[in-house]
Amino acid sequence: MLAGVRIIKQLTISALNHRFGYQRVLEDIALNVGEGEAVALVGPSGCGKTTLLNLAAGLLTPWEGTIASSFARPAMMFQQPRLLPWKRTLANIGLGLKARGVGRAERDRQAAGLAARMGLTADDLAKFPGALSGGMQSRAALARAFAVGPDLLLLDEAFSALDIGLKSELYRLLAGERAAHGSAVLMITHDLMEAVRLADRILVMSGSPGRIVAEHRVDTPVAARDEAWVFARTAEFIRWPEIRAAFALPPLEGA
Ligand SMILES: Nc1ncnc2c1ncn2[C@@H]1O[C@H](COP(=O)(O)OP(=O)(O)OP(=O)(O)O)[C@@H](O)[C@H]1O
Repeated sequence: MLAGVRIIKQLTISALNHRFGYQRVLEDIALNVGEGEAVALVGPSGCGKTTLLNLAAGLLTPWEGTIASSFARPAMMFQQPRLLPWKRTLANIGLGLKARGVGRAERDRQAAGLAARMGLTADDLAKFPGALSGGMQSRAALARAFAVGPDLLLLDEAFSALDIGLKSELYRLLAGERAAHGSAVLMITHDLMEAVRLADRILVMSGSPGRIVAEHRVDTPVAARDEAWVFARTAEFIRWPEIRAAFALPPLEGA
């Protein structure tokens, strides 16, 4: 790199088409996620959200089109915590650090510090995942994702299965860690309210094949989005014709 020149990180997907066999799953997808930005992809079940996220993560190879990323430390979080059952919670949280060659003592120290911020006790860290509640497992999964100091976090319906109290707690933890690391987020969700709460930009997908049909920028800072604001904006959003069509909702009278 030239002295004084800083590369702006971004993920850019262009002219992307994807198929499974003869099934066209994604068509003409173009999207961009900039440094520190949170982008949500919302769309109905089966429209290709997970496929698109897996392509962005490099877990699948696109049939056509390009995916370019200059993010150096991506991390992914799924709907299921996916902790390794044979490793204690502390070791699970430190997995990404281990993969990056961080020694045992240092990764245990970092993992324990992060776990404490996530509300996990020393007792929890000594347990195998199977002995933790689902909520604790989700906290551990979030800690594992943040342990590597990700510059891009890919969230695959990461909060969908959680109760509203735990969701709101994890949203708070996510916001705190994002602020600390400046992490960008690409998240997929079918929960409009979650997208309105967390994202700077919301991309609406419709299915068969999956396409991006609308984009909505949310300018209010995340910290200023209280419950009333989120409810009101989601209610507004749900009146959009593109949203109604994507989720097969009947058109509004007079619209
Ligand atoms: N590995 C695969 N092989 C064949 N078809 C697949 C594969 N993965 C996904 N599909 C198909 O691709 C389409 C899109 O699936 P995908 O899981 O990406 O949608 P989604 O929007 O994430 O759905 P949901 O919200 O229900 O998780 C579906 O018709 C699905 O059956």
